[in-house]
Amino acid sequence: MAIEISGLTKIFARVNGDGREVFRDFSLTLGAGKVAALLGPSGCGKSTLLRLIAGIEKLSAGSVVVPAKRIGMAFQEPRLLPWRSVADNLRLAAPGLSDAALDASLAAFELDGRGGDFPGQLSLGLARRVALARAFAVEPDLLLLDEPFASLDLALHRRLRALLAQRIAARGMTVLIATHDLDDALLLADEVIFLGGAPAQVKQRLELDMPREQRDENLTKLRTLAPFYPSSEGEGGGKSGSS
Ligand SMILES: Nc1ncnc2c1ncn2[C@@H]1O[C@H](COP(=O)(O)OP(=O)(O)OP(=O)(O)O)[C@@H](O)[C@H]1O
Repeated sequence: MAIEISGLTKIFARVNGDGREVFRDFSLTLGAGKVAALLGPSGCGKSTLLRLIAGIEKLSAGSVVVPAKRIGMAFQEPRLLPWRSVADNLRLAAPGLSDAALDASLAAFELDGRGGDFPGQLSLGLARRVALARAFAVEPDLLLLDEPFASLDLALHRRLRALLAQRIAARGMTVLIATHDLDDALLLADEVIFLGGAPAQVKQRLELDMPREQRDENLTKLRTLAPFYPSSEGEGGGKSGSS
């Protein structure tokens, strides 16, 4: 198993003394080498779950077992160090990176020639690509992506999603992507995990066995597998739920 969560409880303390219980006795396992998408309404706990798996958020109770030696993570905001160049942002995450590997990491996300730029000089789309290149540069066994395409225009969203699909296919690793976007999940994942409720629970797990390269042309059909979850590009569009 790449991720084994059992009996997880997570409570955020509030100033007025009571707590926000995001997870209660929550369990989930994910097999090694799988690409899973975590889908659910805003505020249901997707980012919190990724942070708990990455070990940057403390559990209130239960256990999260992650055998991965190297974890790559891209946050909702690109979170680059503003006073470091693009190349140095990658080198800080992956200190052993050779110049050739650095160039290849940048090229994989169409960032050729951008190594000397500083984050302040980048558009959001470029900054997201750098954050993704950085997450891949560590050669992770486990890649955690939190809304990797949030706030991008549709054309860029699609291009970046296609780039990500290529990179995932090129490297065998376990990937967990948190998203609100059904199409991202249907195009990228081997399995879609629908979360909902408060505290959050797994509402449904949907296995996708269609080869990834055939999914674009079959997207309308794939959307029918999750009729209860509106697609952002299909009819009924937009995010579901609220926080
Ligand atoms: N550091 C924190 N302190 C207090 N409450 C928090 C903290 N982080 C998250 N929460 C709360 O936990 C709940 C889950 O938040 P989380 O960001 O995990 O949801 P999400 O599903 O990722 O939402 P979105 O899709 O909007 O990013 C929300 O009610 C949020 O307000």
